[in-house]
Amino acid sequence: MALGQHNVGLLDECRRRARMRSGGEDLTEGGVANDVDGEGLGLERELAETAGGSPIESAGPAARTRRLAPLRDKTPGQVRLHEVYRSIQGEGTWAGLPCVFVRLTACHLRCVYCDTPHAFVFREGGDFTIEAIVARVAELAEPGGLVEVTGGEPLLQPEALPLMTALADAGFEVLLETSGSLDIAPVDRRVHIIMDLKTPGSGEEAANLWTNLDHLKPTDNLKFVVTNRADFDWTLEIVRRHDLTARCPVLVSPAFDAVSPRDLAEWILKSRLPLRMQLQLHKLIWHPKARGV
Ligand SMILES: Nc1nc2[nH]cc(C(=O)O)c2c(=O)[nH]1
Ligand code: SF4
Ligand SMILES: [Mg+2]
Repeated sequence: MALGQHNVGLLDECRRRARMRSGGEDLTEGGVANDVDGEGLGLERELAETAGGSPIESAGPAARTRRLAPLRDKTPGQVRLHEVYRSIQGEGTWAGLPCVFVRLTACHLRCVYCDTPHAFVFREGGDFTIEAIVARVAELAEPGGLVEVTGGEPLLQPEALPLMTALADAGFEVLLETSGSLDIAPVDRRVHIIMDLKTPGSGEEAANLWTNLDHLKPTDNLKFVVTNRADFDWTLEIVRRHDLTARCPVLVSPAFDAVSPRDLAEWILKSRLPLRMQLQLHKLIWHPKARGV
């Protein structure tokens, strides 16, 4: 589908809002910004009240409907996009490399430590064709560079699959950040899947789709975010039970400000398992609540 006037307008609107958030710098042009005292915190408060704060299993049908509402009336065949920007990859075995982030709108989960609640609502961005997104990524990324499709939960939108295939066809190294609660089997095998296993402390353990473990490739990453010692013990139990370190790199990170990096480092050393500790690099480089980084 060609890039229509509608999409151009939305892209401009996306840029205008990004400029407003960043005090003049255009995030969609690959800039970075801090939004630590503006809309972000107010939005987080509002979301805590309106978006449903309980796990999906215990969330009633009304909360589920509300969480998927941001995808209502999406243009079929297009991707509802929250933002596109270039930054330093902060997570996974690609951490440290320049990367273009393609963030999709909406998530059906509510992890207690979620750092992207702004993607829970459809208030920024718009619906874009796959061609328009690939063209935008090509403007921002190096040829053959890293592109991460993230969210929210990207796999809520069926168009995320052809989007990733189109990005891989265009020669990019494609990463997918996913919650692990939706089927990863149909994801293009050229894509590196960075999949969470939700710990009990996340509040979303019941959402884990365990059959996903059988679809992980050695080129993927499995990620645990631990909120306390009990989460770490749970992680060890799951890693051992499923022999996960034999499947792909297993990353363990502290929920920001909940577990100290030093404690986690000591726990990993004592475990004698080849777990890869990770700190979210972008939260160390920029303010932990900065957006567009
Ligand atoms: N720099 C940076 N690295 C990231 N890695 C995963 C991210 C995500 O939000 O999924 C992310 C992000 O938001 N920023
Ligand atoms: S799955 Fe990711 S985007 Fe969704 S609530 Fe959890 S941390 Fe946030
Ligand atoms: Mg993030």
